[in-house]
Amino acid sequence: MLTIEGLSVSYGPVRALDSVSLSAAEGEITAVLGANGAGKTTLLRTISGLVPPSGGRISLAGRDLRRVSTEDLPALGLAHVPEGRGVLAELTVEENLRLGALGARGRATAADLRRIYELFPALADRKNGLAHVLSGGERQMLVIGRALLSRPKVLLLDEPSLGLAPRIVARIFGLLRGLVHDEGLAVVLVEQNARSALSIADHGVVLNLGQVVVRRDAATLVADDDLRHAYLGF
Ligand SMILES: Nc1ncnc2c1ncn2[C@@H]1O[C@H](COP(=O)(O)OP(=O)(O)OP(=O)(O)O)[C@@H](O)[C@H]1O
Repeated sequence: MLTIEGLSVSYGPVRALDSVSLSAAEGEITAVLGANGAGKTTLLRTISGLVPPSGGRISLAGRDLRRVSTEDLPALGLAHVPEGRGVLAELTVEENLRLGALGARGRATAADLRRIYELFPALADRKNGLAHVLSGGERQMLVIGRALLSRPKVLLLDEPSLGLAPRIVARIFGLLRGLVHDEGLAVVLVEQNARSALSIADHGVVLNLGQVVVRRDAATLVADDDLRHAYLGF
């Protein structure tokens, strides 16, 4: 579904990505792991057209994304949930959710919203409340729910577990796994929390200083003590 070949990005003299290749297939989660500064966020921002690459190809269902502007990406089926769980604090939960449909499909229908509330009942309970009162976990559900309202084929998630209690991470990741399975979504999951990410991922890719240093299916990566200790810190 999403294919990246030989992608390179520099910020002035800093080479943030160096000929990175990876793919995300329908119904699968590809975890992109690595330490601070490895290039994970840059990878997602480049896929979304927010950072210009110096070389390489990015294609979505065979279409060259370098020729598509960022604002047209939702309509092509790409949704990006950046790090930081940004919500519009003075809008209600439901108003925030509705924004997710706008760029891609126009207005959200009642059925669209019902689907998100079934997935995240905590949001249904608070749909008319202002978003700024939500807990960190509820905010993460809101930004994922908002992205899902565009009915993406490919979902890019940047550090969704950051700062959340393990119990909440497990709940959100469990929901994500179910969603990918049921709806055939392709997910690129950027995480420093390698253990949690690999518990739901199909594939693991480790970046180090902008280069892919390991690429394995997730179960193999978890089972390999040497790789785990060397690159993943658990
Ligand atoms: N806007 C920028 N200008 C200059 N250098 C940048 C910029 N953004 C990132 N970098 C540098 O590019 C490299 C990759 O950064 P990036 O944020 O992509 O890594 P990361 O793996 O997402 O790290 P983290 O987990 O800390 O967010 C780092 O050396 C970083 O300092």
